Amino acid sequence: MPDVAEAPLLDIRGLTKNFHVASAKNGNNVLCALDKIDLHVNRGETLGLVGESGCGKSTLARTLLMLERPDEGSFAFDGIDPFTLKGKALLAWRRRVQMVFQDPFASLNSRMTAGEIISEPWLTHRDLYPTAAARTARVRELLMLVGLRASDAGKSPQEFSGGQRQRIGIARALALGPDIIVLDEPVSALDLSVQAQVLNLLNDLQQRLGVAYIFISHDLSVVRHVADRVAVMYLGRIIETGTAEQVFERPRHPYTAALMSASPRLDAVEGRRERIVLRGEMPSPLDPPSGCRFRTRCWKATELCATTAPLPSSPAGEPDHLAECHHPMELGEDSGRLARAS
Ligand SMILES: Nc1ncnc2c1ncn2[C@@H]1O[C@H](COP(=O)(O)OP(=O)(O)OP(=O)(O)O)[C@@H](O)[C@H]1O
Repeated sequence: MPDVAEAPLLDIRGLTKNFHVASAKNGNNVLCALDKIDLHVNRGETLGLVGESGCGKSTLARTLLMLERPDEGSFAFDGIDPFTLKGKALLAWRRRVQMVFQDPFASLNSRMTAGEIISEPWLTHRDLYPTAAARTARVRELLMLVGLRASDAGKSPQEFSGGQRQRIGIARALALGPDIIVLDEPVSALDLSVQAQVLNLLNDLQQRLGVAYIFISHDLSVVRHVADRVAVMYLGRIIETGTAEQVFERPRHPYTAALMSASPRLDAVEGRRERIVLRGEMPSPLDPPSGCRFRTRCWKATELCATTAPLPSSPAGEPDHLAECHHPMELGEDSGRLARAS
């Protein structure tokens, strides 16, 4: 387990990303995809990032990879804001953050061999493995590290199964020796049995290499299996964070409680959570509700929730278990005793 006393590897402060869109809602054409996000990732840990489609998970990932420029706020990686870097320092920084995409069929170039795919990042970072012999040797090592054969280097992606392709994607992400990998739904395109193998591989690589992961997934049972800490996102905001145990066992935000209750595999294990059915869809980020963003779907909402945005707060004894809610779930509070939201 990482030493939580040391400074975080990634420290996100007030990160905001707006998109200007053609279609206006209520006269507004500024879509706030990330709204003052505060979040951190420790060295060597897995942060699970969960939330409904459209809540801003991919925008956060893209911003961390510097594919989007934030409008406000910043993030520091080992104390350095990468947007202040230029030239060689920026190139060196780019090695440290890598990404694995959801679809191993679409994300690998079918005209390249596995070896070419894995070694492609070295075309930009030439100093890492300057000779052809060094590159060939490292490709073979990386293939074996992800559980493939060294001789697979000459094969094209079509010759591999989905799980094997995702292993190639992981090897490519490891090629530059990153400190953190953003995994965007890395197993959701795979069969269940293959999912388990890839998750075990990721876990094994983390133990061996000390790499941190941001693991984006809508599948809570998968997140529970892999995450040390969890961040729950709703309409551009992180509404709850804590250790996986805190967030899964003692969710404080009603939205988190609803998400957890809707996870059938968790219900099967625990056999007691009543499903909370949320009313309606997530509102448009072009026209977010006043006050608490979740209030239009929340069965606990009061007038206060409509007028005042809640600040993060934590329960006694759990200072790092933060939730933005005026009326957080109490310990032992059971959705069965609550007014149903549907
Ligand atoms: N380039 C863009 N231009 C305009 N709007 C965008 C752009 N990218 C994302 N959005 C909007 O920002 C919001 C957040 O999108 P994002 O893709 O980050 O969500 P997500 O949680 O990753 O969803 P999914 O799980 O479906 O990928 C959505 O309302 C989306 O329509």
